[in-house]
Amino acid sequence: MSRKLPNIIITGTPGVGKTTHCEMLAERTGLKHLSVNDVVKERECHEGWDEEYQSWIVDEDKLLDAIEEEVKEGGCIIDWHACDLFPKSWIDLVVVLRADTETLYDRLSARKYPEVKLQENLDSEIMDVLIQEARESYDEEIVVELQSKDTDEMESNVERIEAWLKQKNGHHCGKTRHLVNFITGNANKLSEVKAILEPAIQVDSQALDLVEIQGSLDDVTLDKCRRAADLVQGPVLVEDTCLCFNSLKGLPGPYIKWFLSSLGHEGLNNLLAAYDDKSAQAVCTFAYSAGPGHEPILFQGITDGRIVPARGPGNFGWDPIFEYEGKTYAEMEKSEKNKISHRAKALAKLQAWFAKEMTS
Ligand SMILES: O=c1nc[nH]c2c1ncn2[C@H]1C[C@H](O)[C@@H](COP(=O)(O)OP(=O)(O)OP(=O)(O)O)O1
Ligand SMILES: [Mg+2]
Repeated sequence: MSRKLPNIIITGTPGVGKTTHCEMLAERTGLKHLSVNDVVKERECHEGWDEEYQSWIVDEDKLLDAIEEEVKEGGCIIDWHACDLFPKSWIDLVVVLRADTETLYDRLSARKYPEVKLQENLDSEIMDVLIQEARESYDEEIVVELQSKDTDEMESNVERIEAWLKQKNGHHCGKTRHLVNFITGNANKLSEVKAILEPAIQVDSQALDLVEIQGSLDDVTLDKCRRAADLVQGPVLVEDTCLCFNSLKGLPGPYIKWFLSSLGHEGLNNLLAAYDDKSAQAVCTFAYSAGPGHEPILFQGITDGRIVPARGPGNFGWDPIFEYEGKTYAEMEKSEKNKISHRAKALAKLQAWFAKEMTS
């Protein structure tokens, strides 16, 4: 491939925030924002105006001819609500933005979309049309799905795409981005790890139920990592999470999973009834091994908080009883938790280590 800079498609149902993302990204990276909407209008790549849909009927051949030269030079951020028309060889990363239907409804009605068009777009989002189109049209490892509900999420998405660009530029062409095989049986963990690492690091995953030994935090994780590497006969990433009550000298610690399933949120609170000090530490330890026989490397993150009676949605472990600066993890937006959590801090260390590995 002759282009020096990569090409990125930012796609998604109308209203998900493509243009805002593209503009922010273009401003920060110097890459060129290629709005297909504008190209279609200005270079007349259409077969006329559709009254019912209030939009141009795009002539795809004309469109591709119109942008071919620019895109082949590289460094384009293509902004369009379809992606399957662009040749695979042009594209290095496909970002599919997602938003929930309420958010989309609000944004599209503010744009005064005709009723048919509005409904069709909501349906398309619900049916995952664009993410499927992206996965069918490009190699799976270059397709990334990102949530785009509010400015915080947009901000963090742009940062993540920037991180991907940096590591892409940091080494010679052809070498792909890092890939980790995250071994976990916990879907919530996996979605947080993906949300924090992708697209700069691609996260694959296998669910293995690994026996966890008793011992110190580090020993549990090291042992889990060695056995996972032996089992899959390749590089692996594993993680173990502890919740340590300071009044109980660090217990339940690595045993939190069993304490939680036997005692529940209320029981965990009761354990601290005899103590004034309700403070606790959430500790996340990742271990990465390059394969069987390679000594694992540890990355640890700690967030200090307090154990409180449950508040907020209860879909992830002890999130409702762990309070940090006035809010429980469960009460926070995902993007908020992913900035300050024990897991985010551990992953920041892992990212720094991977980045150094890449350039050395
Ligand atoms: O951010 C978190 N917020 C709330 N709860 C959490 C969090 N992270 C882990 N947890 C829960 C899951 C499990 O009840 C225990 C850790 O046990 P832990 O062995 O690390 O997790 P797991 O067995 O579910 O998954 P894995 O297959 O990766 O070992 O704390
Ligand atoms: Mg486990």
